[in-house]
Amino acid sequence: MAVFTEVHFDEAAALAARLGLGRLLTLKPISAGIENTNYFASCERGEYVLTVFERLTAEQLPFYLHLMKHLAQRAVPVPEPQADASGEILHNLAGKPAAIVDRLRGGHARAPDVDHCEQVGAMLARMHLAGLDYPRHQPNLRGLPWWDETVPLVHPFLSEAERTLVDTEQAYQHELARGAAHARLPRGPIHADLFRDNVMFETGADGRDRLSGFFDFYFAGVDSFGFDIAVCLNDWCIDLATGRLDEARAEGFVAAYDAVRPLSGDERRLMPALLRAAAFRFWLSRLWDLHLPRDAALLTPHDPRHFERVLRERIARPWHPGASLA
Ligand SMILES: Nc1ncnc2c1ncn2[C@@H]1O[C@H](COP(=O)(O)OP(=O)(O)OP(=O)(O)O)[C@@H](O)[C@H]1O
Ligand SMILES: N[C@@H](CCO)C(=O)O
Repeated sequence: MAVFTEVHFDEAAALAARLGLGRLLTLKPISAGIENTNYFASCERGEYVLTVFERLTAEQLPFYLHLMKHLAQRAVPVPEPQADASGEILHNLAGKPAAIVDRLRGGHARAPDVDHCEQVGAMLARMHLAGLDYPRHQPNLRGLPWWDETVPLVHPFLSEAERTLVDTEQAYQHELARGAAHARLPRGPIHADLFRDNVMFETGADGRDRLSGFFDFYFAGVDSFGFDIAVCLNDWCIDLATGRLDEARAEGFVAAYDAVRPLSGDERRLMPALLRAAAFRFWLSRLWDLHLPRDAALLTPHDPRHFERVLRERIARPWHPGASLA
């Protein structure tokens, strides 16, 4: 269970009251997630999620919280941060930064089909467009400079084959980042971690799942939209056992995205390299979490070998959107 910081009921109740959410009825730790401490907070006025931020600082957090507010105000379904009487949305609990946001309804699509992928693709494009006039700036903090810092930290724990792959991919990604096509990629605020467990779907009376929201924006940053698409393709549109892209889901995702925000030629051409970048990013962070863990009451790190497999797959079988339809 990822509770790094124990929050006392009375402390949470005082915050809920200050935010005008009424009496706190129940406070339940959330076991999923590996980044922050999360609780479901049931209040007289509704259902919320209380997050205590473990790594992000009070300087970094306004970017994420105001981005969520910005998107919510533009009808992108994301949890809206709750403000106190002075309009402040960043709070303090147990000496750490904290926020209370709306709880989204629904559950995760653990085995997504083409329809789920199309809905996520279309909403991702809407989110990218809605973020274009977001005035705050923060880079993707898990981008190339972070990869460069992290590679030497995980190196001692790697086998020779893993080390070779890490080094080759790091060099390849540097070369990519130096290119003119990469510099031309459309950019803006991206989610950067929009996995299956960061999207909610509600099942309607007709049995169809409808997207009810994106959440967990705490890796968001300004980066290329193509990278965000690649992160999604690598999670939503793959066979989890082998890491292989499922072309029907991947094509459905990209076509639905493209219908809302048409992809540029560079985005299409660079997609194989962006898919590699997205696989590399999560392989590295999982290696880092596994070998250099923080204290937690109980924490199950994600398996890094999954993204090593995904990366090897993307290198062996480059995929361009539209190629399988031609
Ligand atoms: N706003 C929300 N509405 C509904 N459920 C939420 C919300 N925020 C978090 N949850 C639930 O809590 C779980 C853990 O949250 P989250 O994924 O944000 O964890 P984390 O540790 O902050 O991040 P990560 O996924 O990066 O490890 C989610 O899988 C989801 O079930
Ligand atoms: N989505 C990440 C978890 C941290 O955001 C992963 O699966 O490695």
